[in-house]
Amino acid sequence: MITIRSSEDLVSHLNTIPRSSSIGIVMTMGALHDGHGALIRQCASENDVTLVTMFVNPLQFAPHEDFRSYPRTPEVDSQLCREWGASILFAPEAHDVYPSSFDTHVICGVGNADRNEHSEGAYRPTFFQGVATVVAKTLALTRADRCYFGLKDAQQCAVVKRITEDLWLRCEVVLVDTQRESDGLAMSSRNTYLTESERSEASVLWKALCQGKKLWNGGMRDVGKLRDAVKQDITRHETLKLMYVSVCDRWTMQELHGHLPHDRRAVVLCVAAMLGRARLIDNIVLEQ
Ligand SMILES: Nc1ncnc2c1ncn2[C@@H]1O[C@H](COP(=O)(O)OP(=O)(O)OP(=O)(O)O)[C@@H](O)[C@H]1O
Ligand SMILES: CC(C)(CO)[C@@H](O)C(=O)[O-]
Ligand code: BAL
Repeated sequence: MITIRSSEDLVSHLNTIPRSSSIGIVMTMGALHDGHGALIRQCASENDVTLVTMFVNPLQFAPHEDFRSYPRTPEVDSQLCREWGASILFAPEAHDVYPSSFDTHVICGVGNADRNEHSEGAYRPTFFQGVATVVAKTLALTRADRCYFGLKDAQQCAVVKRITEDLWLRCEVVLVDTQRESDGLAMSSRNTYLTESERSEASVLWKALCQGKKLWNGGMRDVGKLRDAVKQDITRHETLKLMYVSVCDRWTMQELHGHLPHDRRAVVLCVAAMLGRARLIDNIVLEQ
């Protein structure tokens, strides 16, 4: 595995790779865990070259968020990337990604808070714009054939799929199942913020989502009732501060209302809550 720290060096290196080789990319913010491992391993098994990026993207953090304290473990990450089969680790500096002349932002309607008040966009005002911008410019630079994203960030997946199509980025988006701890908690770099007692409560979100799916499978199509049932399961636990429960279209992120027809497809149930210092998100697909 080669580690590259500048966009210029990355382009020079990519130019040495034969055109017939397929390039897969996994974008991360570092502090790697087995969730990232699943993406990198799958990428390595499906492509000739596996490029992992590691960059805590300032553009997607609002001023009140945890950009400064976000966990950074570069040495361990580098070792893990090697073990999981990465060929290139690209860890650029912020001034390379966003030089002082930088003046272009990608705004995707899917992530628009007006479309869904129960979404990441509504709670994290700069999040989707920051993600869309860094993903678009990274795909433009690397010209990867496939990019791998985790379904834990379901709304991010919807935005990435939309921008790759709309901007003709010519990259296949591969979505990978959420990797979980044994009690169901979705793996996340921010789980390291949890204290021991918070950690023992953290699987409540996944349990509430499973309960929601059970109701859906049992025929419940009244979205208001479904949302309320999931809300109740979470708010019974006082340590969890619920931010939203959303039942929305998987790909447009439009919030759904009323009574859904039984043949309604592409429905996802998403939740977000604070637990101590950690902002946890999770989701379950109700209908593919
Ligand atoms: N548990 C998981 N299972 C599968 N993919 C995951 C998981 N956690 C993160 N990913 C994916 O890894 C990629 C990089 O995510 P990122 O570096 O933000 O990690 P993270 O654990 O989601 O961090 P955090 O949630 O604390 O921001 C994204 O595509 C994300 O969806
Ligand atoms: C896709 C991403 C690497 C963009 O900064 C980030 O949002 C993440 O880690 O999911
Ligand atoms: N996992 C998505 C990146 C973020 O929370 O900023």
